[in-house]
Amino acid sequence: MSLLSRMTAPTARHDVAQLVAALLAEQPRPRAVPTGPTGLGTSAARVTPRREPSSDGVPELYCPPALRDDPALGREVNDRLVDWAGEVGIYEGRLDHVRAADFGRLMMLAHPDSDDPDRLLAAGKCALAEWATDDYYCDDGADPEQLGSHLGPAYAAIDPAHLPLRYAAAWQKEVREDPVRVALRSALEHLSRYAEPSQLARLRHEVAVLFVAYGQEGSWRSRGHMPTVPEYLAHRQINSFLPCIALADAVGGYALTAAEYGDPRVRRAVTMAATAATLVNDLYSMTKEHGTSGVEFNLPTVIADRERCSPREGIERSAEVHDELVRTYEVEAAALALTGSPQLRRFLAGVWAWLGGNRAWHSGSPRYNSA
Ligand SMILES: CC(C)=CCC/C(C)=C(\C)COP(=O)(O)OP(=O)(O)O
Repeated sequence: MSLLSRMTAPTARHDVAQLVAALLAEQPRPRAVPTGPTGLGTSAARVTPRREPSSDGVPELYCPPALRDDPALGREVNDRLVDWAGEVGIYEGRLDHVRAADFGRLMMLAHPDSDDPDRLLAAGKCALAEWATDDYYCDDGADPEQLGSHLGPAYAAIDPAHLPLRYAAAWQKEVREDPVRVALRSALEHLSRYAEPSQLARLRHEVAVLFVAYGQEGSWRSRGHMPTVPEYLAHRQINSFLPCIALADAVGGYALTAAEYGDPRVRRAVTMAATAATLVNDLYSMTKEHGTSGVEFNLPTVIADRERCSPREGIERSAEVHDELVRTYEVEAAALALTGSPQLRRFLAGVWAWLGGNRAWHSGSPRYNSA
């Protein structure tokens, strides 16, 4: 059986990933990740074996580096993003923290195949609005009892509720009364300048899933429930950066078809990458979450609790989980790139680039590194 016919096999699993790895080792090896037409290469994507933890206590992770660093572009996106946050009213009184967190830099690092500040800004608005949903409705201090009541209207802000005429104006007024809803709606409006309807539908789907996960976390929080490790990992796939990663093509100025995005093999690879990116958040945000009241949800804490190990061991095991996900993505994305469209190749490269930019941002952002 040829390599190509094996590549069209049904949904990949771990054993298939191993088979692909073995096959690729025998073949002239394709690039570790597919290269986009803008020259995103893998030469910069060298990964290094695990080393001693850095000063922030996060172990060396198997992850590409950021594929570009353009501080001026990041600053421009960040300045415009903070202005927008002020306009829509999110993080009132806390905009200095938002500026310092530097989400504009995250967009610049994570989307190296676009140097258009307005496209990066559109993606940044979506990310910040999704973050605000979490910060306002879910995180420390929020009332879990109100979570569902908040998330329904928040979703309706991005997938408009079409009410009978006599109620429509009143509903619009209600949407405008909550800054998170205003932010979500405004962000989607901006993105629609660049995204095709299918890409917007994709984003709405990913955000709906994210909100389901917010509800799940709220349920854990209100019951004081510590999830099992698999339960937590399945949760982190849906409470993840996938809504951000899903914009790789819209930001890059091309469109992956719904059929390829929805291909179970693509879905598997991309969701594993999204989980890995979010575990990076877990590792870097532990310190920030440590001061919060109630149950802490991050993989090291869950592992330490459920597997009865030390906090340091929880961190090490989390890093291993992260690395396995990234390695699996790397192998499966390389295989998928052999048979997919040029858009899929570029998208998979974009996801890889997102991983590198995400890690670089987390390691430097004051959101996770303040004294
Ligand atoms: C930008 C985006 C899609 C965010 C949604 C999910 C989310 C808030 C994270 C993946 C970050 O997780 P966490 O709740 O731990 O966030 P912080 O550590 O508070 O930044």
